[in-house]
Amino acid sequence: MPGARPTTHAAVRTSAASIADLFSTQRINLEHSWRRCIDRYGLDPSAHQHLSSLSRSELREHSEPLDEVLVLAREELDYVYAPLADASFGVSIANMTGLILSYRSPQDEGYVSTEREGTLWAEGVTGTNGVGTCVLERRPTQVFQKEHFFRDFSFLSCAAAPLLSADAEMIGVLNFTSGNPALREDTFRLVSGLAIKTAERLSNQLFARRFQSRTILKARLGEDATLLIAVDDDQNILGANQAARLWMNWRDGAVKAQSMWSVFEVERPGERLQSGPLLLQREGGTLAFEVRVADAPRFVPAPAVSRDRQIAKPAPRDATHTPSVADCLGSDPRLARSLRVLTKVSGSKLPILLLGETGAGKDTMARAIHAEGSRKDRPFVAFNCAAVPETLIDSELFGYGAGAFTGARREGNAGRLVEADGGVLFLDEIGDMPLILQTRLLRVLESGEVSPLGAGKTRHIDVQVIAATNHDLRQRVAGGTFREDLFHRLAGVVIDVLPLRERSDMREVVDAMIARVGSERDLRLTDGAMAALLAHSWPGNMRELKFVLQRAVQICDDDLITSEDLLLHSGLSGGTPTAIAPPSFAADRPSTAREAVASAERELIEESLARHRGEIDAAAAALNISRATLYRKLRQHGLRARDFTR
Ligand SMILES: Nc1ncnc2c1ncn2[C@@H]1O[C@H](COP(=O)(O)OP(=O)(O)OP(=O)(O)O)[C@@H](O)[C@H]1O
Repeated sequence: MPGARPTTHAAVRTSAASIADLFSTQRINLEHSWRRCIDRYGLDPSAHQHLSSLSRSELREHSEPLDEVLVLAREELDYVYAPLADASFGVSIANMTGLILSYRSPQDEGYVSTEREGTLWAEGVTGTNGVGTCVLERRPTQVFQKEHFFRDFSFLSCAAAPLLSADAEMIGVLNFTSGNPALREDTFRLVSGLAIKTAERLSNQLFARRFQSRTILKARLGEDATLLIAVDDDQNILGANQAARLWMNWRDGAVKAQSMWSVFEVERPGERLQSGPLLLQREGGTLAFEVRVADAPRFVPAPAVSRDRQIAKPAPRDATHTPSVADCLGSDPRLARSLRVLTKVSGSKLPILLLGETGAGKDTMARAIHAEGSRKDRPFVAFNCAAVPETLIDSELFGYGAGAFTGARREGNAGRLVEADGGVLFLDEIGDMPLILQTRLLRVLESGEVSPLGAGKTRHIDVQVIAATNHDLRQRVAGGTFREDLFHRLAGVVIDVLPLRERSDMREVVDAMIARVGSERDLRLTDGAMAALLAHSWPGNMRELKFVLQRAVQICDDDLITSEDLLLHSGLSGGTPTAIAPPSFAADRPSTAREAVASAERELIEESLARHRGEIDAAAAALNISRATLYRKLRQHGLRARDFTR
């Protein structure tokens, strides 16, 4: 496999030349990237390429630099879901090795299965693409359909933008992806602008959080950039975001302790700063800043958070698109009993446990149960135990009081359990919940009371819990990684959401899905196509079926879907591969992904140590990880910091 060669990050550091470059939706020249793929990585554009991925637990190991971004992103992205939904885009966040750490789609139709968590998009493995190429170019990168190096990915359109730490170091990538082959280029251009602005907002929030106890000066430069500068009580500059660094002409990374008055001119230098407007001059130009002295009200607006927001996966725009519980269960006789039981318990307080493989429809079913039960006018709050970093599950789920810990939001956080009061709390991927939090959750479920950390009071809550997992929970209980008492507490009603290949009503499922994805069109399937669908093993279940049919609808002629339009991995006769293997469901090859990620990670660490001359604190800060993590990683990769001192 050509992608086994390591990716090279250190060699390409194209620093942005001007502020305008930071926000430019002007396409970068992808020819360089294609050249790298051929010359450096030895990739062959005519070859088929598969995606490799890491497991969820391996993924945790790599998420630390972006822990804070992942939490902030959930709120920030509320702003952009609506326009994204219209253009059938999903959002992913990747780290500097090109690994997708989080993927969300604003509505089900936007789901791009190639973006799922754990998928590796390093350029050295998957060729020119939004995430991997953005990591190397370190600037907004758009890759539209056939611009992808491998034709297996030419149905994708990716608009990627760098995420920067409070030290203006690139720590990851925000990527908007559409798998719609009919996407128009002008729509793509608009969405690219949105990706850049969203990444800027997230990066600026990291800055504002890091310096929340300091005085911050903020200015708008033209339509595009927001400049942020943090100063201490003696008016020495402590930090500046990337736009401010460019404006001040700081070309190297480190902030030199320097008085802001050596950079700016004002009529009365040295004056104590006060919250409010301030005109600062630099090299003949004047810029209007707004000063926020520490402890004054924040000017960084907290994103509007509605009480019943959908945390893990936002609800589809059009509620009429949500399948009913009966639609979800279909007519397989093994599920008829489940349907009867569900109609009786929905809206009650009895917990429901949904077991099923990934993509089988557990999330969809949970929403359907909520929508049809007596709690339908109350919140549906979804919480994905695997997507939220382990260190943050506690505070996100159970909440915390004002100022409970360093880095806590000033106003505290009610927590998802309290937000779901009166309604339904959907705990997705419950099998991934750490043991210590399982104990806490059990206590809450048994007592019906939550005590947010540091809030000093206990609150009674009334929620119906629907939990879901694709792990074999009983096996986890036997293996000691899942508490038996919690399992019984959650298993009020257990529904096995059958994998597609085991459903006896597959034909009906296909017909219903065609009607759903084909909207108004009068689509038909040839007998050959139906036979191919029935023979396929559907490892990605409903999600895969939906994706395959959505793609076939775009490709087929005269509203007639043939087996060729399905582009299924294996055909009917003897498993002969058809022209294009769907990349999303190619067999995962974790060892390849693991090796590529490890090699890219090693390069990033080496690069950072070299830049900071072996200084652990500086290198760890640039990588946005703790010193302890950096030491651990040095041991893992057999590196010594002292080899980088010059
Ligand atoms: N009954 C259904 N009718 C139409 N579409 C469905 C149905 N069930 C699931 N889907 C679609 O399949 C996709 C995957 O469904 P869903 O997210 O509910 O699966 P899941 O089991 O929760 O997956 P995961 O374990 O990966 O989170 C979604 O796009 C959803 O819209």
